[in-house]
Amino acid sequence: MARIYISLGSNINKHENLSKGLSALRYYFGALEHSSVFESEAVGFNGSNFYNSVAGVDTDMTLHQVCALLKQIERDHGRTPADKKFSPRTLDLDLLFYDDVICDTPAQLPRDEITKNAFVLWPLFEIAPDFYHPIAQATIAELWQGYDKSQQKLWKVAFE
Ligand SMILES: Nc1ncnc2c1ncn2[C@@H]1O[C@H](COP(=O)(O)OP(=O)(O)OP(=O)(O)O)[C@@H](O)[C@H]1O
Ligand SMILES: Nc1nc2c(c(=O)[nH]1)N=C(CO)CN2
Repeated sequence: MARIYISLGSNINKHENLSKGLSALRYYFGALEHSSVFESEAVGFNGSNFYNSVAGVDTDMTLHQVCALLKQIERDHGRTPADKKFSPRTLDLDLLFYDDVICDTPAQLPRDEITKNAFVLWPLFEIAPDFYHPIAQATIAELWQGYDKSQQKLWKVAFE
């Protein structure tokens, strides 16, 4: 059994797509924990605001299976391989951690966005404050405490 954390993001029909993304994760992985939903401005490009959340679950799937499944769910929700990195997106699912695995393929783990983006770190902190980041060698609570919160503005939204 591996503990995994997945970040969800959407800035096209963001309420509907984030909700459908959480439902799809529940369908494939079973009951999961998830953070509040946060809204923030698009980081890195000019575009509509995003909704972001982080989900955590225990799974028997291998790392390859999880990566393939996340891509399939993205495709099921209108993502196309041609979407550029900094562009609007219906649903983005990124694996943040697969236990304490450190690797570059099939996914970069732990994902480096964890320590860079408040829209990942704050929701992760909500559900996994004691999870240990094997590269930063600190817990998520320690990373969030040390994060410069003036960098990005985000706020919780009423959801469900
Ligand atoms: N931790 C990860 N989670 C998901 N995909 C990853 C990860 N690490 C590498 N990838 C790979 O990188 C490819 C590009 O993904 P990446 O997530 O960097 O770009 P993107 O989906 O366009 O933008 P975003 O940064 O919003 O996810 C993915 O298709 C996947 O194969
Ligand atoms: N606020 C916010 N900005 C972004 C996001 C995101 O999920 N939230 N994802 C991006 C592409 O990975 C680029 N910019």
